[in-house]
Amino acid sequence: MAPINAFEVNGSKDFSPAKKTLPEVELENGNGSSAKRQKDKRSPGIFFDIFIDVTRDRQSEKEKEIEREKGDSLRERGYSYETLLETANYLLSRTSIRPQIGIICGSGMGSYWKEGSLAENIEDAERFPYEEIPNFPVSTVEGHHGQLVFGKISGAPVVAMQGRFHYYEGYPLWKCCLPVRVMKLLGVQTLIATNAAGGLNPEFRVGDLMIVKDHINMMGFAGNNPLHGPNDERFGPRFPPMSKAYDYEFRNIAKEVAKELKIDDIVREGVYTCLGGPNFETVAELNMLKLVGCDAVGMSTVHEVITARHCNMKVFGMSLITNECVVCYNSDEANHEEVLDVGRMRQEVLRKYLSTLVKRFAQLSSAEVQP
Ligand SMILES: O=P(O)(O)O[C@H]1O[C@H](CO)[C@@H](O)[C@H]1O
Ligand SMILES: Nc1nc2[nH]cnc2c(=O)[nH]1
Repeated sequence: MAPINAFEVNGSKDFSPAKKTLPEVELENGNGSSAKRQKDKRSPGIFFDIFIDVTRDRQSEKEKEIEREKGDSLRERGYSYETLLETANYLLSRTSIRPQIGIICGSGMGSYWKEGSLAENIEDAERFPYEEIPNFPVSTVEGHHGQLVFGKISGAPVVAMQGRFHYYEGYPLWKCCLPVRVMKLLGVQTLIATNAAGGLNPEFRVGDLMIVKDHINMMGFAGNNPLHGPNDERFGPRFPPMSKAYDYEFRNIAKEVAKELKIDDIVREGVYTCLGGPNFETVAELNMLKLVGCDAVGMSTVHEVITARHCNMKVFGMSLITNECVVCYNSDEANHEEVLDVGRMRQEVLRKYLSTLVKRFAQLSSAEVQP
């Protein structure tokens, strides 16, 4: 019996492997159109063609992947300088105010309560709801107004955020801080970031005001940082220092003004920390925060301050202690209503205090630019 040749098919010898009839297959070509090919064509280049088609398929998959990654990176890493410039120019073309100081109104400091709050007492106010501002996120926390207010406080041109963005709302940190970069592009040199916070320091009482001396970036320990991702030098350096985050001179002025207004018995100074929220802390967590040196805990501010310092803004931070973080299991639980109530009760004091601070900070800045 003759030896069977490796290429013998159906009894006939043929050294062309293309002899065997294969079922029709449909291939996507590089442009996405469909091309039917018969595999029994005797073209010696058929495998090469298939190879080219498969390579093209892979290339187009790769291109799609690159496009997808570009989209993801925009979502994850933030808007470009040019995009935020567009937002700033939109606002500048609709208001004649050129703000020098930016204010973020924390819970109970203009975010929730209409009459009497700082943001509701801005002179010559021009209001821009977040929904109308290009590229701006929208406030989702119940009670937040969600608008930018341009105007004057004690004669100084300001822009105030009446409602901020929190990580627990589902926004990445860079998006929570997007308004800070927009403020910078509007010409703002000083940021006043206020918040409602739970008091960890046993000497603090509900209703006290805490000048923020420093912060502990708890979320940053896990790598979550508003500056994560590619760095645009037009905003600031890749590795910004944070050891002088809260301006020393501003803090001293705040202590002086507290004395002048005779509220120094309720004005404290301390270290703030931000957790992701939205739940309030467990007793064990609060004990740990106390142990590492935190005086007050909230769910905001830290990432805003990091963003502001990155683009060389001077920062003043203020916490309203809205609840006592009692570190035992049989005490009352923290709740948002209590936070709002204390904000409402303190709004008059806050308005007076912050208005005076705006005036003094603005005077200091003008003195600094004098030759
Ligand atoms: O930090 P602000 O926005 O002032 O508010 C604080 O109070 C709310 C909880 O009651 C949280 O949003 C927390 O961050
Ligand atoms: N995380 C946190 N945020 C707050 N905001 C107001 N009070 C508190 C608090 O006790 N904990």
